[in-house]
Amino acid sequence: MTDFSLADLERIVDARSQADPSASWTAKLVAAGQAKAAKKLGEEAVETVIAAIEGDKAALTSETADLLYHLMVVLKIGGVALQDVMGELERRTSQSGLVEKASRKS
Ligand SMILES: N=c1c2ncn([C@@H]3O[C@H](COP(=O)(O)OP(=O)(O)OP(=O)(O)O)[C@@H](O)[C@H]3O)c2ncn1[C@@H]1O[C@H](COP(=O)(O)O)[C@@H](O)[C@H]1O
Repeated sequence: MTDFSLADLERIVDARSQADPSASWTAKLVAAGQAKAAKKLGEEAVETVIAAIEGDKAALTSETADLLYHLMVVLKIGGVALQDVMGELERRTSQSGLVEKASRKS
């Protein structure tokens, strides 16, 4: 078990985004801009999908960590706070995903 949370990772990404890009992957990505960061996010998503399909639990764990880290960087560059994403997820708990999906069609 670990107490480490996405909120902790968000704070690290926020702090490291100010670092020297030669000493920080986070700062390097932020300096490169959203297009580059989002492309890395997409690559990590594909690698996660491959690990899931192959049923490789170790790879799925590792690729999901890469994916979540790069998602936090994209949120940082996009100016979206994790708190807002959690608020949206909490709002959705009031109904089932199937009910919400059906409401989109009308
Ligand atoms: N969780 C992560 C994390 N996960 C993955 N990565 C990096 O993400 C990069 C992506 O891996 P790739 O193999 O796709 O990279 P690459 O092939 O070199 O990429 P290209 O240059 O080819 O595009 C690697 O450099 C990984 O080290 C991370 N880098 C940082 N963090 C967290 O951010 C903190 C601060 O890191 P720095 O910003 O580097 O100080 C770290 O202590 C961690 O807590």
